[in-house]
Amino acid sequence: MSGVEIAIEAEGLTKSFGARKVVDNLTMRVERGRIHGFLGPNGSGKTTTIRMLCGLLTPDSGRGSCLGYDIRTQQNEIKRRVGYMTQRFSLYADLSIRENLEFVARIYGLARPVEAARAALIRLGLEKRAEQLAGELSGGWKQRLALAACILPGPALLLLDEPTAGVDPKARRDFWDEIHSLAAQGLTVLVSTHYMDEAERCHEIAYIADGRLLAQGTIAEIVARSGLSTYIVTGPDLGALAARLKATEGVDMVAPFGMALHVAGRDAARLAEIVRAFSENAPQQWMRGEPSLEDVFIDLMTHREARA
Ligand SMILES: Nc1ncnc2c1ncn2[C@@H]1O[C@H](COP(=O)(O)OP(=O)(O)OP(=O)(O)O)[C@@H](O)[C@H]1O
Repeated sequence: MSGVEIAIEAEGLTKSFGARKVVDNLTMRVERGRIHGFLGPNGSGKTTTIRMLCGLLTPDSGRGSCLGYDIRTQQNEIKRRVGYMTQRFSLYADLSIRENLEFVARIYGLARPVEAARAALIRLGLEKRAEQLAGELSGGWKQRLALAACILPGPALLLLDEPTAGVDPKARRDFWDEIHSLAAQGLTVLVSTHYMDEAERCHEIAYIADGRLLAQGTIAEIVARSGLSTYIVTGPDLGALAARLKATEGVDMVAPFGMALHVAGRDAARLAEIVRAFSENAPQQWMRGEPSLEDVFIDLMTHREARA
């Protein structure tokens, strides 16, 4: 035994809808007990990939296994062991939290639905609100209830599709604490998100655009592999400076971050020359910096658009 258990392994997954290739030759691997983030622009194929991995959609080509089962031929085995939280809240607004969970437990055919619902209530800190109607909950509590429903049948893998979209920062943080505690108990989590702070909470991430995998690994690996040399500029007139920098060959990314501007390029020597020229007799201060994950994604996106 190598000690590493693989929860998801997929190779060359491809899926088209009509003439449009939505997932293109995607290869990925997720270890058990890991939180794997899925990032990419809207419509890049994240949901479609998640659906193929959990047996809801059959790929046109490629192969893969999820929890040791073949994603093409053993879809029922996979569905039984996966909790899938979709983008839409799909519980009953006019049932209480407790009633919703008991109902879900019965749908799954659990032997002791009332006890199972109570255990899920406790596990996600919902006991005090048990009798509250689901429709009256705030976004954060709704998501927590949806997560409780997902873990009710004891899945080995959670697929969470933008679980915190539109949820306030405190509730998002609490939700992520729950995800980490579930992962610590051995659950594998595949989660799609548009939030950079959430990406940074994942053990590994995959970035996809136009159905293609553009980057995969830990944050440190992705940042290191980007090969971006980065500077942080502060001072006056950053808007005008940004416009000039964007028009300069050798500058691959310019993005404002609060009161500063992040400027990055792949050719470190060329960028250093540009920085020298721009900083001479200029009112702004230039400092070497580390690229952030967002810098890397903005750069990946910009170059994807340039290639398209
Ligand atoms: N069943 C379907 N039939 C036709 N087109 C589809 C179907 N499902 C998804 N698509 C299209 O495939 C593309 C990828 O969609 P997908 O939902 O996988 O992207 P996504 O990365 O999850 O996007 P988002 O971040 O907006 O949720 C989109 O253009 C979408 O309109």
